[in-house]
Amino acid sequence: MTAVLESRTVAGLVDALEGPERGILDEGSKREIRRASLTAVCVPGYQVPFGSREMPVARGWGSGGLQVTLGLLGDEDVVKVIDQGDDDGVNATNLRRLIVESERCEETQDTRECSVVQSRHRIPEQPLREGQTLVLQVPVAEPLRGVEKSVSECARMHAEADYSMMWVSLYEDLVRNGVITKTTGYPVLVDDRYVMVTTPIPRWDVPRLNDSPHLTLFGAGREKRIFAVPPYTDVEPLTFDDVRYEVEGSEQQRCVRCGSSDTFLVESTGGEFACSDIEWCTRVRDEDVDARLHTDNAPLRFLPDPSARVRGGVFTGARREPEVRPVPQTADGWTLAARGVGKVHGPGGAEAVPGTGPDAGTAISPLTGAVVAAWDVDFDVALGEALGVIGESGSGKSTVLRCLVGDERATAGSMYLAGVDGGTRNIFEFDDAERRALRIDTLGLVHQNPVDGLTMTVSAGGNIAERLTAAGWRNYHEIRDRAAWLLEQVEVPLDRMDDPVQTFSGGMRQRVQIAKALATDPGVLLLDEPTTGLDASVAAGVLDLLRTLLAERDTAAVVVSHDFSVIEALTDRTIVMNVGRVVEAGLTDQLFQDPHHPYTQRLVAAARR
Ligand SMILES: Nc1ncnc2c1ncn2[C@@H]1O[C@H](COP(=O)(O)OP(=O)(O)OP(=O)(O)O)[C@@H](O)[C@H]1O
Repeated sequence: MTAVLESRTVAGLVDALEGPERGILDEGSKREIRRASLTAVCVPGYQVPFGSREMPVARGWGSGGLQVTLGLLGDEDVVKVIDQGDDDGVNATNLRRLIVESERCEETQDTRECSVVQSRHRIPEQPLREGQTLVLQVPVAEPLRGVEKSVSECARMHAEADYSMMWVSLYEDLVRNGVITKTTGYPVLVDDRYVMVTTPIPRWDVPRLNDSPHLTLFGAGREKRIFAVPPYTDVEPLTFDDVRYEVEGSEQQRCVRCGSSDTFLVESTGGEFACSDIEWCTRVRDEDVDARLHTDNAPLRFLPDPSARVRGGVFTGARREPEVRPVPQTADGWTLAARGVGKVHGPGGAEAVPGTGPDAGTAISPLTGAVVAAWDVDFDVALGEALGVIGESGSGKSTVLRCLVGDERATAGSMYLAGVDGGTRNIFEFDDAERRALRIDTLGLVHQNPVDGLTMTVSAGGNIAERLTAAGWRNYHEIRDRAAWLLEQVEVPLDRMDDPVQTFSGGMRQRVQIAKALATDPGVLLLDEPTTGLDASVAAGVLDLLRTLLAERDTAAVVVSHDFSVIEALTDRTIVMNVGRVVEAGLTDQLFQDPHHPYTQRLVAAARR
């Protein structure tokens, strides 16, 4: 940070806040851009919104980069503009003329002499130094756009550093192609915090952003975002620990014009290669370069090594059995405890409760009109125990489960997990981010409908990878080995491991969902109608599987179902819910043999039919 504050460029930005008015951007807009740029410098990689202006340039000319450059330039600045590595192309010439005429600043084509470089496709081959600023024009600023369409969900993912879907897209790419095929806009992790996109620069240039002495500012005109890599900041291309980052090129290629083998080369129509940076190429021929400095900065150690690549195709590796984590339990003998859980939909909260419940025969409050979906629900579940929650449709059982999972905020009551601060903290008081973290590490959830628990366009292995990468796994082969082991456990053939789950049958999808829920070996498993909607024979198979898995583990499980045969097959104890209340509780086999409450008797009779 000290280096950032000492950088002349950043100091220049601060001074420029007070600069005189001139040019095609009004002073208000310039101030806006300078403020956004300074914020971006303070939070590396974070996309700072700014009030973008219409620019007198055609679409695709990079109005975002242009605005940043115009907002940045002061009296002393010397600007260089490159497009496709060329200072003399039509775009570069016109943009430079626009900038110079607007800001009345000096221009140059020599990277060594400029203070600001505006560029679109390249970082100059001439290593940039302290005090220089590189402005990159950005077509699409949001790195998560390819994996998540919702803008608010992207914002949440950045806020919580939840980049598992990005990792899944890299995983799927490797499975399909054996390499990460992303060429331009490669995602990087900035300052160990935000994932950022790197604009249309080639992968060759990405390592140049890491720990660089210059400031890089990225301007996205359409999305109205500015983000920054301040001097001496860590910029790490995303890749798995056991998968090398690769740049384009090969050790054999040389520039046909200047002979360089340590520059980014593009292929000409004749099949020959030439430097894409015309300035550098010309200076090499004129012997006007510091060749040693350039070679030291060139990303040669990232050149492809086919022998070090991962293997694509059908899985042939090992099955990685998880290290079984002991399931925590309190001295009172529970792993999960729910105390007085209540949920009221509508006005009144607890005041809506009188006049509702089984005796009143309604969940609708006569006082406020609210729906009392569940009230005063109490239970605990021990290590290795499975608790059943049974009731007809509308009895409130799913509501209780949704409150435990965090999909709904409970109106009343509390929830405790032995594995979280020894069971002393009320989980209902956790914020959304903390609750989501629990769902990765501590709670495994199986929805009635696999569509709710799986990403249907992603492979079976990729769905498991999503949970594992969310839990911090970063080794491609370990993820694959673990996914293979889990899929074998749930009897999904490994030759289907890399197929999208949308091509699977209902029973297979449910098995993948179970494997995904078990991926991080959670201490608590929550199952919501796990066999409803499946054909009888398929449901029997899934039930058998769940029975075996629960018997093998110390997991504490809650199984919600309207079907006594499911509850009987899977659980040790059961609570019976009717109109939002628990009407009976006991050992499952005793309840089944000798139900006391008339409502339970009806449920048992239905199961025996
Ligand atoms: N968002 C909501 N707004 C109003 N009422 C709701 C809402 N969600 C659930 N309810 C009501 O709460 C009661 C309990 O619903 P819940 O889904 O928990 O029942 P259930 O026993 O799980 O039934 P099912 O098996 O059909 O899902 C029902 O009367 C339901 O209509």
